[in-house]
Amino acid sequence: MMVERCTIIGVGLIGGSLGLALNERGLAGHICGVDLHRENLDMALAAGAINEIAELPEAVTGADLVILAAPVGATPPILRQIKDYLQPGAVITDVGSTKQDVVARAEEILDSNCFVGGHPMAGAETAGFAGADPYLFENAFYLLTPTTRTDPTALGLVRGMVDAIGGVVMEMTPREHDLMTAAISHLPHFVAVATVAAVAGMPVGERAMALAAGGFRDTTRVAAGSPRMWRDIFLSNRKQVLQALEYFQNAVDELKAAVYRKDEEKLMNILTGASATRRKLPLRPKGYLPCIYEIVVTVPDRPGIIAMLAGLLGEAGINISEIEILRAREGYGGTIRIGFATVEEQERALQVLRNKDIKCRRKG
Ligand SMILES: NC(=O)C1=CN([C@@H]2O[C@H](COP(=O)(O)OP(=O)(O)OC[C@H]3O[C@@H](n4cnc5c(N)ncnc54)[C@H](O)[C@@H]3O)[C@@H](O)[C@H]2O)C=CC1
Ligand SMILES: O=C(O)C(=O)Cc1ccc(O)cc1
Repeated sequence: MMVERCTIIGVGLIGGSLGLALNERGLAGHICGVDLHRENLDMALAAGAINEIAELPEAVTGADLVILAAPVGATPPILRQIKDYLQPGAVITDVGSTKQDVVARAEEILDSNCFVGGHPMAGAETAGFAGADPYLFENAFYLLTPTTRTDPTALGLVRGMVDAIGGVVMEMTPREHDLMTAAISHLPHFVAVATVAAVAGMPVGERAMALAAGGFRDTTRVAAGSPRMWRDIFLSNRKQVLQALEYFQNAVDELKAAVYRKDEEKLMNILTGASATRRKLPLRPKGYLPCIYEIVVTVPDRPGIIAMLAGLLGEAGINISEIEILRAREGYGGTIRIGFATVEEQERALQVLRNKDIKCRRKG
């Protein structure tokens, strides 16, 4: 057991998943859950993510570990509420998507070195406990943002927790964190929301969206996320988001000018550059897997093809880490990407499939 008593404040998607992950592995003796929504608490208790429903501030009394998993804007008021009820030595961590503002406010409010900023790079656009998953953090990066003030013992406890639930710890400063997440998470969310709003505002918007299959769906998936959570993220990381938008604006202007001027060469340059960069992204379905070795398999469109592939690899003792169907159109066959944890498995998979005359190649 890692801690005797743990309190999770906000048992939605992330808090609920952490509760499940900790309890399933017997890492906490007792988990208290706090939330504003009774429904989330009832579900979390029934699913075993928490052992008791409690209220602030008493819920943190006697806790060795307190996990803040409410939207980032709620974190400072919660910290003020619990501050005087924490036992000496208690470690406080959060899962918020922004870090500079959160960590600075936490250190100031708690006036101690027991706060460890955290951010699991895994999640979904489904809010609430209903989408909670004990395996959400497995193989996903889990960013920790200690400062010069952070107590090494507190950091060690949180690192241990991440490790135990299958996450991959990466440490960085709160500033680095916010610059990077502004680029790869907050800007894409902003663009997804703006794209949906723009299309919805077009005269043909509603009818066109009814047809949306590939592009619109892929580029706007995250826009379905929790409005409250994203409002808080944009405001908390406002400076970095605005800075990322400057870069975006420049990219839009350049692309727009090339279209306007019918500049074929410029268009090809921009599109080729983006295509190459995008194709270099490894397959990362739920979180951000640190390393994966992929192959791409082209198969005819027939029932049972995936079962057949899985069967061949399974019989050869090769473990599939990830699988993604890239294209599957009726009658045209499809392309499937399969990810493995090691180069050896990748190589053996290619051999096994080629022996059966299945078209496949190494990716990357
Ligand atoms: N959704 C995602 O994919 C990810 C979210 N995060 C961060 O994790 C945190 C939680 O997000 P989710 O679990 O996705 O949201 P969620 O909406 O599923 O859960 C948040 C929970 O906090 C509760 N809550 C709100 N204010 C509260 C308060 N004052 N006291 C107690 N409970 C309160 C809500 O009722 C809700 O159940 C956010 O800070 C978000 O930025 C981090 C990584 C991924
Ligand atoms: O839905 C997805 O693909 C996500 O990327 C979810 C997500 C949302 C917020 C975060 O801070 C981290 C991950």
